[in-house]
Amino acid sequence: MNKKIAVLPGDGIGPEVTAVAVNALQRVAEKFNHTFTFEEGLVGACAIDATGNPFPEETLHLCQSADAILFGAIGHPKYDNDPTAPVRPEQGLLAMRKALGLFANIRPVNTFKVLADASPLKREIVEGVDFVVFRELTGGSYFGAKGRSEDRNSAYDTCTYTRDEIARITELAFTAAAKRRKKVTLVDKANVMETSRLWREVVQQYAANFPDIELELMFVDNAAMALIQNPRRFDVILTENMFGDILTDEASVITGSLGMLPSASVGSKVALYEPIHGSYPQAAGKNIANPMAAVLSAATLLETSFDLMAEGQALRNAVEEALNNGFVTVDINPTHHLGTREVGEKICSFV
Ligand SMILES: NC(=O)c1ccc[n+]([C@@H]2O[C@H](COP(=O)([O-])OP(=O)(O)OC[C@H]3O[C@@H](n4cnc5c(N)ncnc54)[C@H](O)[C@@H]3O)[C@@H](O)[C@H]2O)c1
Ligand SMILES: CC(C)[C@H](C(=O)O)[C@@H](O)C(=O)O
Ligand SMILES: [Mg+2]
Repeated sequence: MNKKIAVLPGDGIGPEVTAVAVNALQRVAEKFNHTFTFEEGLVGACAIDATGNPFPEETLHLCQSADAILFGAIGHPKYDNDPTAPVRPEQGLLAMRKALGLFANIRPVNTFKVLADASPLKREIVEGVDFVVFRELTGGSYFGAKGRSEDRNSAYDTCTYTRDEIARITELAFTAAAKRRKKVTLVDKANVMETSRLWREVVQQYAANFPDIELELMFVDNAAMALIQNPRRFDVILTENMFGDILTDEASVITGSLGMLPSASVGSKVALYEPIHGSYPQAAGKNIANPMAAVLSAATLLETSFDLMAEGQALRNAVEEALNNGFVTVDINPTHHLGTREVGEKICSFV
């Protein structure tokens, strides 16, 4: 198989973890006789430095011409610490998601057996956790009207959703649930927010056509607690943009590290694969970041965009073998650990 993969390393640890994922994909290509061509593009703070634009036109064209996109992370403290900066790296990520129509961010949360003690939660709580979050990615308060009053003393971020925006991700979530344990939990704040009440209306209507799938309705504050108290109760979580963002960082604690959680951002055209973590600037250039979320995102790319199931599984098995042998970064094992590159080499050797 011949495929072109757009690689957008971004900022901070993005280039380090993405390099590991690219090496792993190259190793898979060698082993299974495929040709993957990698072409790099700029997004985030590095794109602002080079062009003034966090998501340059050239990067958009690269993404549109690719068969799949592998993304690292964006963000830099010089913007995080300056709320008045007129252009921000995160605008690049949001513009990219919007321009590519990536309306669903799929974030699986599974525990690896050997990592049960890496979580601060008790082993009996985290063992066997297996759920997936369908996070809406191009709507809500991220994209609604925002701004300041003329005197700049008040600010607003408007949360808007349309029926269509809710319906298309609902369909994906129910399709996934049908192949899993047949349960969808809609997480919202319908006791307060009108947008959440629209979500309930649309999702309940949709669910009526699928009587074999259980629909559970849960307020987000309760869900934040339930995720930690009894995460095994969840199968598919369906939720809006910001709730999904927050709940999945929380969920990463179940798996042992934020550096373990991959994701797929999908729409109707080319899909993008990204770890859920950020640019972790404190670790940039130190060869300490966990590359596994990036590698697992690459495995998802193989399976989802190229339908290469055996190849994806080979990569997943390689990650598991590295974990089982204790070849992990410091976030997983503070006493016995390897660097980002070294963990990457071990993973490649197990493919
Ligand atoms: N998708 C993205 O590109 C994305 C996602 C989240 C945050 N950000 C940006 O990243 C910057 C830093 O944000 P933050 O510190 O809140 O979030 P972060 O995800 O970068 O880091 C939070 C913490 O998670 C841990 N962590 C994250 N990735 C890890 C990895 N690969 N290996 C080991 N540990 C890891 C570290 O303890 C770190 O302090 C900000 O500019 C933010 O806007 C970008
Ligand atoms: C950096 C930020 C805009 C982004 C988000 O909130 O979507 C990040 O937290 C993520 O989870 O990908
Ligand atoms: Mg996030």
